Amino acid sequence: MNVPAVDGPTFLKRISQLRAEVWFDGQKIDQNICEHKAFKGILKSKARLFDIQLDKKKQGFMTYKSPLTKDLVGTSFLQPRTKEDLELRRLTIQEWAKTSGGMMGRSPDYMNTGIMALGTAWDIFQDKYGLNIKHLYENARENDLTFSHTFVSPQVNRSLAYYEDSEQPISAQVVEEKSDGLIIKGARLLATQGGITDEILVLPVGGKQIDEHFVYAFSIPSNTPNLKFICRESFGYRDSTFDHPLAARFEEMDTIVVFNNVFVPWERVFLYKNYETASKMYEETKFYPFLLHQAVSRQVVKTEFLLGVAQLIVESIDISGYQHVQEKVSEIISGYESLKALLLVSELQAKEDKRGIMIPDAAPLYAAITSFQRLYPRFIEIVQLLGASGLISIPTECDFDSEIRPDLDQYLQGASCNALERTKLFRLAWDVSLSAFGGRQTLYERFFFGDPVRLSTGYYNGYEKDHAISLAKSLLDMD
Ligand SMILES: Cc1cc2nc3c(=O)[nH]c(=O)nc-3n(C[C@H](O)[C@H](O)[C@H](O)COP(=O)(O)OP(=O)(O)OC[C@H]3O[C@@H](n4cnc5c(N)ncnc54)[C@H](O)[C@@H]3O)c2cc1C
Repeated sequence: MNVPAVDGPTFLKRISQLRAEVWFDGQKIDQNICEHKAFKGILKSKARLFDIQLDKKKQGFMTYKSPLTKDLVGTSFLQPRTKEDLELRRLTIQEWAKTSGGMMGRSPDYMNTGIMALGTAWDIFQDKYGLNIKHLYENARENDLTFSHTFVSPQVNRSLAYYEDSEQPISAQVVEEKSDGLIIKGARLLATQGGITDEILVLPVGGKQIDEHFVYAFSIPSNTPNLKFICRESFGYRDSTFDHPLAARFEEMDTIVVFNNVFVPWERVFLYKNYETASKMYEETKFYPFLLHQAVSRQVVKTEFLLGVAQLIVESIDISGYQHVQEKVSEIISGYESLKALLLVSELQAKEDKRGIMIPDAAPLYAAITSFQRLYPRFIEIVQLLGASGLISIPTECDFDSEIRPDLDQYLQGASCNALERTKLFRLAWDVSLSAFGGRQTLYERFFFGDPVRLSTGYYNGYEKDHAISLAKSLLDMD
C-alpha cells in the first residue's frame, strides 16, 4: 500500500520551497523559512506530527485508506460515517495535541477538519464551484497539504452602523472579475501560521455581507503572487528549550494577510456573489460541529496538561496540605472531567445526516467551547496563584552553566526536587502563564473560535429549549 501521508522531512522540504512573501520585523524573509529564528521551532514541531502519523504503532488509527486511491492518508481528513470514525478522529487529534500540551492551536488537523467538512457537502456550492471544493478536499487529503485560514476583516470600525466606503479597499474584496478568475484587493485578519502552510483558505467574513464584492471563498497557495503575510513580533525570544520550553517549540506566529491585486483562478473559487450559499454553507457542511469537535478534543488535552503543571508545582514546594490549594487544583480537575464528558456526549449523541456523514452533537460542544473561554484564563490564574514568586525566580540555562551554579543549587531547590528540576518546571509554568507566549495562548483560547459574547448569543438563540420549557410548564400545571 502506498503512503501519500507525508513524513516530517518531506513536509519541511515542501515548506522551504514555498517561498511565500512573509514580512518579519521590517524585512521580507528571503532565506529558507524553516531555518528562520521565528519559524524553525514551530516548523520542526509540525514536522514531528507528520512523523508520528506514520509511526508504525500509530499508523493504524492516524491513517486510513483513501477512498480514491486506497493509499494511506491522514485520519484528520476522514469524513466520519460511524461513531467509531468520530472516535478515530478524536484519538488522532489528541495524539497530535499531546506533543504540545494542546499549545499548537493550528496543528494541521484544525483546517484539515474544516476542509473535510466543506468537502462533505460540496454539492451545495453553485454548480461550477462545487467541484472546486471537492477537488480541494481530495487534493489536500491525497497530498497531506497544510492550510492557514482567514475569516475576519481588519478591525477598523466595528460599530453596527459602519459600512466601508473608502476609495482604496481596506477589507479584502473583489475589485475585478475576469474571464479566468477574480482579482482581490485589501486585507484580512488574522492568519495564524500565515505564510508557512501550503495554502491559505479564505472564507466569507461573518455578519454583515451587504456588498456582493465581499461574498467569496477560495483557497490559494501561500506563495501566490502579490499575496503578503505581515507577522507580529515573535514570542520565541530564545532558542533554548530550557529557557522557553513552550515558545521555543510552539510559537505559531499570527499574520495580517494583504492581497495586493491577487489573481484567484476560477478553479480555486468555491463561492462567489451567492448570498444564499454563503448563508447556508456552514450549516449544510456542519463546518462548526466538526471544527468544535477538533477544538474541544485539543482543549481536553490542554486542560490535562495544565492539571499536570499545577500538581507538579504543588508537589515541588509541598503545598498540597492546604485546603485552598486542593480546591484550586480540583477546579482544574473538574474542568477537565467536564470537557471530556461534553466531548464524549457529542459523539454519543452524534447523528447521521442526509449524506450519510456522522455529525457530532453541537450542543455539548458549544457548552465546552463557551465554558473554556472562561475556564482557560481561570486555570492560568490558578497556576499563577500556586506558583507565586517561583514563577519569576527562574534563572536561565546559561546561569546554570556558570560559576553561580552552587548558589542556584542551594537556594532554588524544592521540597521534592533539586534546583535544576525545580527551575525547569517553573520555567514551563512561567511560559504557560506569564510569558508573551502564555499571554497569547490566553487571548487565543478566548477568541480563536470567535468573540465570546457573540458565540454565547448564537448558542442561546440556536439552542432548542422546548424540552426545558415543557418540563417547567408540567410543574406549573401540576395539581
Ligand atoms: C491569537 C489569535 C489567533 C487567531 N487566529 C486566527 C486565524 O488563524 N484565522 C482567523 O480567521 N482568525 C483568527 N483569529 C481571529 C478571531 O477569529 C477573532 O479574534 C474573533 O473572531 C473576534 O474578532 P475580532 O478579533 O475582530 O474582535 P472584534 O469583533 O473587533 O471585537 C472587539 C470587541 O468588540 C466587541 N464587539 C464587536 N462587534 C460586536 C457586536 N456586533 N456585538 C457585540 N460586541 C461586539 C467584542 O465583544 C469585543 O469585545 C485569531 C485571534 C487570536 C486572538
